[in-house]
Amino acid sequence: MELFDTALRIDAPGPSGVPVVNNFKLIRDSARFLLGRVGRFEQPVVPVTAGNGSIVVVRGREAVKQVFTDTATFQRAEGFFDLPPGRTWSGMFDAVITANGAEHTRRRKLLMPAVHRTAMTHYRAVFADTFERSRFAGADGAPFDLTRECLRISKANLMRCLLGLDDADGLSAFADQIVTLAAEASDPRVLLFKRDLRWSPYGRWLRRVAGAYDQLAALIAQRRAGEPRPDALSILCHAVDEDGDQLTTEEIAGELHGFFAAGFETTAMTMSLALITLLGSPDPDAAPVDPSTVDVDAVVKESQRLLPAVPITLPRRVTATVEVAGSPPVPKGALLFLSPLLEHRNPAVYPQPQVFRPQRWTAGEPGPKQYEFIPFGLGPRRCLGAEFADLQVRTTLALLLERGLPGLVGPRVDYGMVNGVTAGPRRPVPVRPGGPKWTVLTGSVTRVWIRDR
Ligand code: HEM
Repeated sequence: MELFDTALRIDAPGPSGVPVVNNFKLIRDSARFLLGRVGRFEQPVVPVTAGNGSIVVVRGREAVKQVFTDTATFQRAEGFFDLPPGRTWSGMFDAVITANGAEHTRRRKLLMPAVHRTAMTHYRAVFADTFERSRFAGADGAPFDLTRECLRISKANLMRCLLGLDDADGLSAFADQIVTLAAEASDPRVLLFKRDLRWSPYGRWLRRVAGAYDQLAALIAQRRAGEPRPDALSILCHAVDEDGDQLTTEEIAGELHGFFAAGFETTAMTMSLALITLLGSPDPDAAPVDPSTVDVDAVVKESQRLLPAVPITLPRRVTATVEVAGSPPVPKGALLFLSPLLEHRNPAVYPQPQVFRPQRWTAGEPGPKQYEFIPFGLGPRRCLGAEFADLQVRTTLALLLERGLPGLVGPRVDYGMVNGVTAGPRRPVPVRPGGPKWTVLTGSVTRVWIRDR
C-alpha cells in the first residue's frame, strides 16, 4: 500500500508547491511546516498542497471532534510496518496503536488494567524513586544536558513500571533496542530494499526485531509463571476479561513494544519542555518565575499547549469520501492529520496564543472547551498512557521544585522534530544545579514563544 496518492483531488486552498515535496516536508518536519505553511489557512480541511487530496490537515473544534469520534470513516493508516508473516515475532508492530475496528476495541479493553487508577499508586512511587536517582536530585554542581536526563528518567520509568525491570540491572541496552526498532523501520536503507538477506539492512533489522521479541517473550513466560506483581507486564499476563479473553504472548510483546515507542520520547520531551518554560524565556522583558508560587498542573498544561511534544497526531486514512465540518469533499484514500500545535494556537480560544501564561489554566479564566486542547488526542483513540505520562511529569516537576530548580547554562533552545512524531529541543540544553536562576533564551524557540510580562 502506498503512503499517499497524489492523484487525489480536493477543491480547497492550501500551500503552493509540488504535492510530493510538500508531503515529505510535512512528514519530516511537521512543526515547521505546520506553523510556516499550513497555519495561515483557517478552513476545516487544509490540503498540504492546494487542490491536492493526498494529505490533508484538519482544523477547528468541529472538524477535530468529527475526526476523533468517527473511527469508522477515519481509520489508523495501515501498512507502515509490515513484517513477514508466520514468525513468532510477526506481530511486533501489531498493537492497539495500529489496530482498527473490533480488534482495536478488544485490545484497548484488555490493556486497560495496566493503566487503571489502581496501578498508578505503584507507578507514582517508582517515579519518585527514579527522580531520587537522577542528576536533578544529586547536586554535584557539574553541568549536564536537561533533555538527556529527562530521556533517562522516562526510560527508567518505562523499564520499571511497564516491564518490572530495574534500570540499574544494566538492561538499558535492551530498552534502547526496543525503542529504536520503529525509528530504524523508516530508515531508507531498510525501507527501499526489503529482502531478508544476512547482510542487507532490512535483514539485519528483522533480526533485531526477532531478538527483542525473544527477550520480551522470555520475560512474559516468567511473569505468567510467577505471582502477580504491580508492573504492567505482570498485570497484562494475568488479566482476563469477563468473557475469558486474554492477550497472547505475541500480542503482549507487540503492545509493550508499542508502549515504549509511544511513551518514551513523548514523555521525556514533555518533561523537558515544561522545565525549559520554567527556567527561561525568549522575552528579555519577562519576569522570572517564582518557584514558590508555581502551579505545576498549570505550567505543564501551558507548556503542552504552546510547545506540544506531539505537534501532529498519527495519520488516519479516509475510508469513504466525506465532508468534514462542511468542507469540500475529502476524497476516499486521503491521509489525514490533526494538529495539536495548530489547535493550541487558535487566538479565538487562547488570546495571545504565543504567550506562555499558566494563569490560563487556573480558576476564573474560561479555558478551552473539549476538543480544543488535545495533547493526547481524544475519543476512542485517546492516548492510553496519558495518565501515566501526566503523573510522571507532574511528580518529577513537583520534586524538582521542592529540591530547587537547576539553572540553564546555555541559552539556545531549538524546538523542532526529534523523530517522526515527537518534537522537543533539537540540541543539548545544558543546566547546572544552583546555576543562573533566569536565562533569556535564543534559538528557534524565540519564533514560537513569548512570555507574559
Ligand atoms: C506526554 C507524553 C505523551 C504524549 C504527548 C502522547 C500523545 C499521544 C497522542 C497525540 C496519541 C495519538 C492520538 C490519536 O492519533 O488519536 C497517542 C496515542 C497513544 N499513546 Fe500516547 N502520548 C504520551 C505518552 C504515552 C505513554 C507513556 C504511553 C504508554 C505507556 C502511550 C501510549 C499510547 C498508545 C498505546 C496510543 C494509541 C491509542 C489508540 O490508538 O487507541 N503514550 N499518544
